[in-house]
Amino acid sequence: MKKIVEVLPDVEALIERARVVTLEKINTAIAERGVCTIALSGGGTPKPLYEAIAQQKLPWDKIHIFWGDERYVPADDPESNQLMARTAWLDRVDIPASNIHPMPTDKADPAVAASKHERELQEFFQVAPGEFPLFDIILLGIGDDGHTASLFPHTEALKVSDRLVTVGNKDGQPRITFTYPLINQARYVMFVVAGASKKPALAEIFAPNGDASTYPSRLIQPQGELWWLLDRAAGEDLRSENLP
Ligand SMILES: O=C1O[C@H](COP(=O)(O)O)[C@@H](O)[C@H](O)[C@H]1O
Repeated sequence: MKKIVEVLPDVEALIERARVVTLEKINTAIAERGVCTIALSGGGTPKPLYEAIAQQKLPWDKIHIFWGDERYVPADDPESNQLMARTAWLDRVDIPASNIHPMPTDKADPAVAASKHERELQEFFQVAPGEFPLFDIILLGIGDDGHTASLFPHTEALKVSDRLVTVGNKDGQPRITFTYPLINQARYVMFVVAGASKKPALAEIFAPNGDASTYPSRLIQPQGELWWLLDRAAGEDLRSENLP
């Protein structure tokens, strides 16, 4: 694994750097394999990144969009990660509808939805049950509690290593989430993190030794490149001994 950590002066610089790196990785994937598979994060931090990417001229028919996690709400709910990405990015560009692969949230049982999405991934990537596909890019954020995707501290989802997609648990509410082994197969994993509220969790995530059940972002150790892009408010304490 190659790990790159950059601390940018402010949120604007963070988003600009994330835009540049994401575009570079999209273009590399398309040049090398003719297609780019990218999984998006949710929450508030990536919204300006998605708005910036929507301004680019890209071969949209060669880009396939997935999500690394989803809140278990209807697709038009303000909490939906899909809705945020559609509003900020996907509804603004000429991407074929068949290139957008949201996580289903319409089943009575979230476990059924997770299995359905897993089958969609297996069919799309042409992998057999038990095999893990390689995403080109997986974008991630972290929560103040150290979670990433919907891998929350001390939840069952952290123990799932034989599935692609599982059910997460945020304070008793179900989520759908990529498992950590699926994320770790990716060619490029990029965390984009802003704000002083993330500082305590980052200190634990970057500590040489620590507990991944308490800080699940520690589980993310991809076979490809691991990027951490941080604004100064989040990353200022990581500038010295913690950086690679
Ligand atoms: O709930 C979630 O939170 C994290 C972090 O979100 P942020 O608003 O603090 O940036 C996000 O990465 C994840 O996809 C989302 O579902």
